[in-house]
Amino acid sequence: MAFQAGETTLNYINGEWTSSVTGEVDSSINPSNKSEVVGYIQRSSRVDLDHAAAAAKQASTAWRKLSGAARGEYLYKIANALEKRLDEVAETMTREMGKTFPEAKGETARGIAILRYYAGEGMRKVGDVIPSTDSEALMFTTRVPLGVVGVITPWNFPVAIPIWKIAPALIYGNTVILKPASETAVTAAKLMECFHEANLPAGVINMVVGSGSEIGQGIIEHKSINGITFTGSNATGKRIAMGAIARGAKYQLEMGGKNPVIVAADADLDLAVEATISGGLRSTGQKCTATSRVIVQSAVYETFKQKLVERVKQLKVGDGMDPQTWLGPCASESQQQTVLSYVEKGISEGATLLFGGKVPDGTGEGFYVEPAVFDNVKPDMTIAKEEIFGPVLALIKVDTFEEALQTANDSEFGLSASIFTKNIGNMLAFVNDMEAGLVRVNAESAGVELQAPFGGMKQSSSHSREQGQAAIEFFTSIKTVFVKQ
Ligand SMILES: NC(=O)C1=CN([C@@H]2O[C@H](COP(=O)(O)OP(=O)(O)OC[C@H]3O[C@@H](n4cnc5c(N)ncnc54)[C@H](OP(=O)(O)O)[C@@H]3O)[C@@H](O)[C@H]2O)C=CC1
Ligand SMILES: O=C(O)CCC(=O)C(=O)O
Repeated sequence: MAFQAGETTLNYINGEWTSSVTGEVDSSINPSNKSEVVGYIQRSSRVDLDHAAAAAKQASTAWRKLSGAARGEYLYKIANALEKRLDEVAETMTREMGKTFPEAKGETARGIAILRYYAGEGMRKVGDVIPSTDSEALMFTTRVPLGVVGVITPWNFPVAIPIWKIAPALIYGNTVILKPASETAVTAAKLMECFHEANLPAGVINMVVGSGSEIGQGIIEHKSINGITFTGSNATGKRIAMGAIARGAKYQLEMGGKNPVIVAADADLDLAVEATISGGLRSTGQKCTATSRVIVQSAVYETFKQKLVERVKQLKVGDGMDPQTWLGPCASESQQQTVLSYVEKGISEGATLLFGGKVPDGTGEGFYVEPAVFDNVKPDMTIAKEEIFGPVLALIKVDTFEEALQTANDSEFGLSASIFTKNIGNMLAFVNDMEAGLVRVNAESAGVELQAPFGGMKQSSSHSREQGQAAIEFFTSIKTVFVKQ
């Protein structure tokens, strides 16, 4: 089926496509061309959420009693359904949030791989036998699902992030209510169609579309929802943590980053330039793992800077569906305005704008910003401290490797970090001392592998990890069993 502009998408509750009880819809627009309505989305209320929560709770008993292998079979079916619709889902994503079509296809393929990975997880061990001090007893651990899990997701990875939360939630026996970002709710509906095609038992997966303050907040407060997993801003993450603690629900948060790349004096500069561009500017810088602080040793600073700016000047900004485009628009007008205001702030605090940072000429209908490179950035400037979530690179000059590492760690965030060096001592010091959940040597800061744990230190996460086998820690509770005849 091809992408169709302007269709109305519905909630998915108890195995059925359902209009909100409010009877109201919002439009979701194309950030490359704001006059194109990608689709109409439900403006749901707490009553819709109550229906979804009741369905998820009702479905939970039978779902948890299925074998892991049987639950895995459903995940394989969802993966196959998504594979059949890969182009349609990816095109919807590009039109709805702006990332280029090849990136959207890559993300959708990643979603399929995640589903298949977790399908296999249904056959793997969930516990350990632990020797009891009583020689006649058997003591072991097993794991039980949380029950109903609320999944609150952002717009920057509208397929991969919902899947990397929903797939482990389901395989470990939970039922799910997804509240997707409003910005990308049409793409989420396309994803839900694949779940529907896989014929999951009614109520196992539900989607309620609506605002963060109504449906998101409703999930935080809902007594039937036992766990909440979230990716998004720090402000919303903290609100979720406080709400969940208040009613004893389990929560998991993946939030912002201010990710550094260190370019050491002995780095392969061409490699470092390409990785800085890819890590910092792909998806228009809208990744929590995006490179935003570029910390360069003075010995190679001028050469690196020149090479970087030359390459950034070549990047073509445009509609993500145009094969010539390297960099799509910001996902929304408010993201575009945020990026422009950070550029202004950088200039007013004394950094030098070497290139970009403006709305390109002739792009009035889209939320475009030229990729920006700042020189003379000091670590205490706002553009070196706050997450911008846009195509802005801040160059910071340091003399020594030790100063580079200290500067890299001078952040309230600690999600990902990368280094370019050939010196094994520098590599090991970086691996040991860098305060980040993901450290990458001679590779860009973005690019998470689905089979490995992912999460941040400091204010970047709730100190938990998602993806890979680490996901079991959030989506289950350990039960210690002692058996004696
Ligand atoms: N770590 C990451 O990957 C991401 C980080 N961000 C950061 O956050 C900034 C702002 O982006 P924004 O989209 O506003 O991020 P939000 O944190 O507001 O949105 C993320 C999700 O939370 C929902 N939400 C919003 N308010 C509440 C609430 N009160 N209770 C529960 N859920 C809520 C949103 O719903 P709705 O869409 O309906 O508002 C969305 O589904 C970005 O500029 C970026 O810095 C943003 C996205 C991803
Ligand atoms: O770098 C990646 O692949 C993942 C990024 C991510 O998790 C995010 O932006 O939310």
